Amino acid sequence: MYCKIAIDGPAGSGKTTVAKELARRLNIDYLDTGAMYRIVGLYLKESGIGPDADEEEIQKKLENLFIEYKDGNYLVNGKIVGDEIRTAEAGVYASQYGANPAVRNFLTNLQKEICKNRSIVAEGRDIGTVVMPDAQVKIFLVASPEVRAKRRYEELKAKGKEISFDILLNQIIERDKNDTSREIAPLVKAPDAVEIDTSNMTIEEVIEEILRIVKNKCRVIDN
Ligand SMILES: Nc1ncnc2c1ncn2[C@@H]1O[C@H](COP(=O)(O)OP(=O)(O)OP(=O)(O)O)[C@@H](O)[C@H]1O
Ligand SMILES: Nc1ccn([C@@H]2O[C@H](COP(=O)(O)O)[C@@H](O)[C@H]2O)c(=O)n1
Repeated sequence: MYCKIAIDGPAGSGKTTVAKELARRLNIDYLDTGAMYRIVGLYLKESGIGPDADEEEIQKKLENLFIEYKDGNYLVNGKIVGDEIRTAEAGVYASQYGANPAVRNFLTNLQKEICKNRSIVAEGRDIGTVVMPDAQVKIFLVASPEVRAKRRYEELKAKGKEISFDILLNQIIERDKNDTSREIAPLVKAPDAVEIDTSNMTIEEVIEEILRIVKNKCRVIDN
């Protein structure tokens, strides 16, 4: 019996940090679907195709895009991608192109394929609702926009990327609006998801809380 864990939530709520550590402790696979939307957003932007382009045009362009996940790295057409997908701009492109049905169709099919027949922690915006609706554990992480912007600010600063807090806050609010208001696969808490407000919780407290839920729902060993 596989253990499928879906972690959804807005930008900066802690999904990637928590999901990676959970996968490590439970010794199961991990999937960062945001990275895939960032890859596609950058790829289409650099191809000169806009987020509102015809689905057929986008579909045709995506036929030449091969995304793999190997040993903790994403490869695009055989080449490892690095921090270029982690910029604030890449997050904005991901959100803009992520509203296009052709992009969602392409990535959802790929994500469903990856999540099939294995225990996995997958994180994103629509894991519990679309990608893994049968997940035994569904977590919806939230935090105030200010807290999430502050976290992103500290994260980028630690990487030597100075960007104003106000710009980050506006980008987060814009992305939240985009992600929650789009017609296809919006960011929304699945009815059977557990909501955790991480605003005043440490990373360890969030992980412990989720592990308690996982142990109730899945037969897993916590390393
Ligand atoms: N509970 C927490 N307390 C303090 N800092 C946190 C907490 N959770 C995450 N962080 C920090 O906030 C930053 C963003 O976290 P993370 O990338 O996991 O968020 P996310 O939800 O995956 O964001 P995105 O959807 O944009 O990828 C990271 O630097 C992380 O270390
Ligand atoms: N399942 C998903 C995951 C992500 N997105 C879009 O990508 C943007 C970037 O995601 P991060 O987790 O890396 O911040 C995000 O804002 C979404 O617009 C998505 O639509 N579905």
